[in-house]
Amino acid sequence: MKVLANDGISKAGENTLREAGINILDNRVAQDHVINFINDNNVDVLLVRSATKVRQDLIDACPGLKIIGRGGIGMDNIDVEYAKSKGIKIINTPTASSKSVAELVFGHFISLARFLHESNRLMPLEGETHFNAMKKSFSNAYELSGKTLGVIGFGSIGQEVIKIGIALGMKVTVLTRSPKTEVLTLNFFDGQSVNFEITSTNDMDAFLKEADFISINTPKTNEYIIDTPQFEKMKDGVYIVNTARGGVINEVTLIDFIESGKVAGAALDVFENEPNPELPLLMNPALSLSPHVGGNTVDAQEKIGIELAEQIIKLQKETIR
Ligand SMILES: NC(=O)C1=CN([C@@H]2O[C@H](COP(=O)(O)OP(=O)(O)OC[C@H]3O[C@@H](n4cnc5c(N)ncnc54)[C@H](O)[C@@H]3O)[C@@H](O)[C@H]2O)C=CC1
Ligand SMILES: O=C(O)C(=O)COP(=O)(O)O
Repeated sequence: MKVLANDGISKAGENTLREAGINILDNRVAQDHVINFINDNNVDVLLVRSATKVRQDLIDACPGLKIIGRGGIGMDNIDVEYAKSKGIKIINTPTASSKSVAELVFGHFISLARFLHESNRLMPLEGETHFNAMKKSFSNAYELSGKTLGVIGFGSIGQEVIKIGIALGMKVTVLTRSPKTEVLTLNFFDGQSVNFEITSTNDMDAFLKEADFISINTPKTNEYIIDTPQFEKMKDGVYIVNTARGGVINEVTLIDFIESGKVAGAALDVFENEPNPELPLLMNPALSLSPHVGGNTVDAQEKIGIELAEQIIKLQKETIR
C-alpha cells in the first residue's frame, strides 16, 4: 500500500505506517499536479489537511484511490459523498484536535479582552508618553470570569470550549439547531473529575441577548450564521471568535459592527478568502488574527498522525482478509 501525505503528517504517524510496512511518500505536490502524481506513483491512500482540495474531478481521474484521509476534523475540502459513491473509504480524526482548537479560542478571547494583539503591534514604538498612552487606552479591558460565554455548536470543540469557560468561572449559553442536553466531564490533573449538565437553546435571539463572548464551533455552513440581523441583536461590546470556517460569519459586516462599536473585538482563525484574507481584516486593530492554526499543535498533530495511521492499517487488514 502506498500513501501520499500531501499536506504532511507527524513523525509519529509516519513511523506507525512504516512499522506496518506501509510505504509513505512525503512529497508536497501542488494542487494542479496531484492527479498525475497519484496515477504515476500508484498511490492508494491520499492524506490531506485543509490545503489540498479533493473534488470530483480528482476522484474521477484517480480510479486507483482506495482511501482518502483527512488529518483533522472539517471535511469541507473533500467531496465526501461523491468519493463514498465510488467505493472510496473516507477517514478523519474527529476529536484529536478539539482541545487545541478550544485553547486557541481562549487565547484569542483573552487577547481581545486585554488588547494583547494590539500591545504586541504597538509596544515597539518607544517612549514614556507612548507607554502611558497605551496603558490608558488598554484599561478598557475585561475579565472573562463572571461573563457569559456563548457557544454556537455543541459538538466536540464546542464542548471543550464550554469546559474551559466553566473552569474560568463563566456562565454558559449554547446555541444549537434543536435543543439538546449533554453531560460534560471536567477532568482535573490529579485524576478527579466533575460532571455537569448543559442544555442548549435553539432560540438565537435569546442567545445573542445573553452572550458577552461568542465562539463559533460549527462545520462550514452554506449561509452565514452571523450576519447583520444577528449582529444587531448582540449585546453592546460583545467579543466574537471564529475558529470554525470562513463563511459562517459575514466578514464585511463584522468590520461595520466593529467600527460602530457594537463589537468590541473579534478574532478570526479562518477566512472567507483563505489563504489570502481581505486587507481590511488584516489592517483592523480590533481583530486578533491567526493563520488557521486551531489544530496546529504538536500534541494534536501527533494524535492525528497516529489515529490516521491506525485507521489505514485496520482498513488494509480488512481488505486483505
Ligand atoms: N481552526 C481550525 O484549525 C479547526 C477548525 N475546525 C472546524 O470546527 C468545526 C467543528 O468541529 P467539531 O466541534 O469537532 O465538529 P462536530 O461535528 O463535533 O460539532 C459541530 C456541531 O455544530 C452543529 N451545527 C451545525 N450547524 C449549526 C448551526 N447552524 N447552528 C448551531 N449548531 C450547528 C452540529 O450539529 C454539531 O453538533 C469543524 O467542522 C471545522 O470546520 C476543526 C478543527 C480545527
Ligand atoms: O481539522 C480541521 O477541520 C481544521 O480546520 C484543521 O486544518 P489544518 O489541518 O490545520 O489545515
